[in-house]
Amino acid sequence: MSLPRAVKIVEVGPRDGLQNEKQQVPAAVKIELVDRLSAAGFRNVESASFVSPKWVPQMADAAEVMAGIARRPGTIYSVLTPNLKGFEGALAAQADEVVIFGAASEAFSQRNINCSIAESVARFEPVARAAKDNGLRLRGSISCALGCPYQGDVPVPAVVDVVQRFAELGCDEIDIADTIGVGTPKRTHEVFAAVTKVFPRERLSGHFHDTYGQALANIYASLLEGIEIFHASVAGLGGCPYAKGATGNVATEDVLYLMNGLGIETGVDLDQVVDIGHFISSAIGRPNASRAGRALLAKRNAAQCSEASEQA
Ligand SMILES: CC(C)(COP(=O)([O-])OP(=O)([O-])OC[C@H]1O[C@@H](n2cnc3c(N)ncnc32)[C@H](O)[C@@H]1OP(=O)([O-])[O-])[C@@H](O)C(=O)NCCC(=O)NCCSC(=O)C[C@@](C)(O)CC(=O)[O-]
Repeated sequence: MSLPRAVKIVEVGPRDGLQNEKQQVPAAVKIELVDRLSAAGFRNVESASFVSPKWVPQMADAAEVMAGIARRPGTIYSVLTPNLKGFEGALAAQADEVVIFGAASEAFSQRNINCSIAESVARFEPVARAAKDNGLRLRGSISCALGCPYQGDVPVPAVVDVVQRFAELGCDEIDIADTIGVGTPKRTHEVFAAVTKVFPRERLSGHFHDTYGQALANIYASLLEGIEIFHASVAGLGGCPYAKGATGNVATEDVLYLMNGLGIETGVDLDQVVDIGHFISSAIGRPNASRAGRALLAKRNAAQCSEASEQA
């Protein structure tokens, strides 16, 4: 299959990237992050989670963040909603898209949302109905689609099964998530080859964490399967609270550099994203995990130094 002409990058840094930070990140920083990302051209920014603050304290200010952002027409602001209580919060906060999140692994489902896969689907049913009734987009995210921190291998049919259940709930988009970044291009190919038989490939996305350094290779393997939606986190922020040792999502800057090199349009300005990566890494006191981001910042600094020395 030939490579797509354009892809959609869903920026998940404000949610997936920050949810695991131990120190509370001020709502003002989260708001500035979301606004700078939408200004850089992202058409979809995953901005917050309406989950139990006992489970994920970092997302407790979801309503404040959603109330503070400057909405750009055409930008989809997504939030996570594990149940109807979360949905009500999302609706009040005027989210454009709600995300139900399950897993292809029973063990991870229990640790992450405290119920079995079957129970989670039953819990998502009223959320899905409410999303449709209120005209909101519905996305389904499937964790551990390429491997699980608790049970290890996750058979491909288990992923297909959850995709089918999410399709029946009416999901507009479904994310195939490599929560702990263990997947390789071979498994990525096997999973997408199977799930595209039961759900339209143009509505499937790849959500890759980069723990084992395979994320860009997995994105390339997904492109070859005709996948056109990818999730990424600016500066590679993140890690999963229920997957010890897992690193953040693939860095957005790295994905943009790859897409630019392949001549695939994203509609996003890489230079602006490099600045945003620097801003958020400095704001939370973490090293910038984007290799492209660090390289481009170093190149800029070197150019500024030589300009300054020429002027001196
Ligand atoms: C699903 C539950 C709520 C079940 O948690 P539970 O304890 O089984 O639920 P509960 O209904 O018994 O509620 C317990 C308490 O939470 C409250 N509560 C209940 N729901 C909400 C809500 N929506 N918003 C605010 N509060 C809520 C509820 O009111 C109650 O409060 P209390 O009476 O004790 O004071 C919990 O397990 C939870 O919130 N889990 C969230 C886990 C999470 O956010 N994980 C990270 C996101 S998933 C992810 O990162 C993976 C992804 C998407 O990126 C893809 C990938 O890479 O794999």
